[in-house]
Amino acid sequence: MGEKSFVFIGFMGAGKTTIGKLVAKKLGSNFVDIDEEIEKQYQMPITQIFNKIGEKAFRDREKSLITSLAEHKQQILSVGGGAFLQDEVRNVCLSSCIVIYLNLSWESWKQRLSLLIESRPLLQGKSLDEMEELFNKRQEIYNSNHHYKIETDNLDIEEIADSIVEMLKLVG
Ligand SMILES: Nc1ncnc2c1ncn2[C@@H]1O[C@H](COP(=O)(O)OP(=O)(O)OP(=O)(O)O)[C@@H](O)[C@H]1O
Ligand SMILES: O=C(O)C1=C[C@@H](O)[C@@H](O)[C@H](O)C1
Ligand SMILES: [Mg+2]
Repeated sequence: MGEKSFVFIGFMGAGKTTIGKLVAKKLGSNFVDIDEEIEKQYQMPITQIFNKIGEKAFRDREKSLITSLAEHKQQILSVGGGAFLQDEVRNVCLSSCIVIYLNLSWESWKQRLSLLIESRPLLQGKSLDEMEELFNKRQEIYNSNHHYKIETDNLDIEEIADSIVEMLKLVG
């Protein structure tokens, strides 16, 4: 396997944290989830960070963590669903790492909503139509800024992680 780190991107709930962790375990690599790191630093869940400190502070912390970690070698990073909205984050990840986009269809994502709503502040207070609009808007960013795209519909977590590990072995 090459030296570069791998970065998982995709919409909220696509499985970046779950699959990133499992891929790291299978490869014996170090794993960092940027949302979890920020929660540890602030000692509070993301919803509370957004409410008490604000999204801007969260985004600044997200950017500085990712830009400082992206150049480290041979680790797996899962970034938050909004991280690639920031130019500097996209640029450093695309130039220093291998970026893997986890995609799922809107229909599949809707089935997962109940697992997400409580812990994702950007979904709270939105109608399903507004969520779909955000989903479609974000797809454009992920679609234009990745090295590999993985379609996850109808696959379980083990199947997705195994296919990624196989792919990474092939591409080095
Ligand atoms: N392929 C899958 N099949 C079924 N459930 C899944 C799959 N992938 C993830 N999940 C479930 O969906 C939920 C969200 O997954 P996860 O937290 O990994 O998403 P995420 O991409 O990290 O989201 P966020 O951007 O908000 O951090 C979890 O409960 C996880 O178990
Ligand atoms: O898509 C987003 O903007 C977000 C996704 C989550 O991973 C968290 O980073 C936070 O809830 C914001
Ligand atoms: Mg996550």
